[in-house]
Amino acid sequence: MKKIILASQSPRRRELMESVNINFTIEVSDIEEVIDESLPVEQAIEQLALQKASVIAKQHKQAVVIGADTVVLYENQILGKPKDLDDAYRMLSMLSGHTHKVITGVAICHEDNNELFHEVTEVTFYELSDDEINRYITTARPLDKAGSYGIQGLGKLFVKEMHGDYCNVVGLPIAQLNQRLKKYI
Ligand SMILES: Cc1cn([C@H]2C[C@H](O)[C@@H](COP(=O)(O)OP(=O)(O)OP(=O)(O)O)O2)c(=O)[nH]c1=O
Repeated sequence: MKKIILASQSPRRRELMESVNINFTIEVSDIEEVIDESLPVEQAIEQLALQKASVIAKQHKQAVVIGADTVVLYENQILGKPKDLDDAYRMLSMLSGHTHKVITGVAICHEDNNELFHEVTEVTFYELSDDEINRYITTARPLDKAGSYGIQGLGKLFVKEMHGDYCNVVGLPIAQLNQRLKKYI
């Protein structure tokens, strides 16, 4: 059985992996997350996931290393984590009453092979009032989340409809990842 390393500081990714009984350890790679805007968005996100995983993979040659990156895509605008609460307000106002995509790119690095993939989930928000948005950004924790909301917390109240994998919105498409991990174990 190969050693699996999750190259992530995200508590959500850790919880998702633990919840399906994958045995793994965590090593955080502190890369600067810069999206390559010359690439199609799915590919750019996969590349970020690869950067996160490959730093750790170089230090652990035998291990299977997983990196991931999640963004929200709304009308060709890529929304990562907000800079501050004003930015969070701006993002949530933009998403209010509309449908956006949540894309998670994942990289699996093993020996000299890199497997890259992504998953897309479509989320439609109810119309949100200014009050609702303000209450959310002051009581929930929007700053460490792509698009400024967490579907696993109070952000679930915004969701009118969702198509696709819920876990992907939380930060890791765990079912697809599990399928792909089978060949390494
Ligand atoms: C949309 C959405 C995102 N998120 C989170 C998942 C990710 O942790 C975060 C997006 O930031 P990422 O840059 O993908 O990940 P991270 O910085 O938290 O962790 P690392 O780079 O070390 O792996 O947003 C939620 O928790 N719930 C949601 O509903």
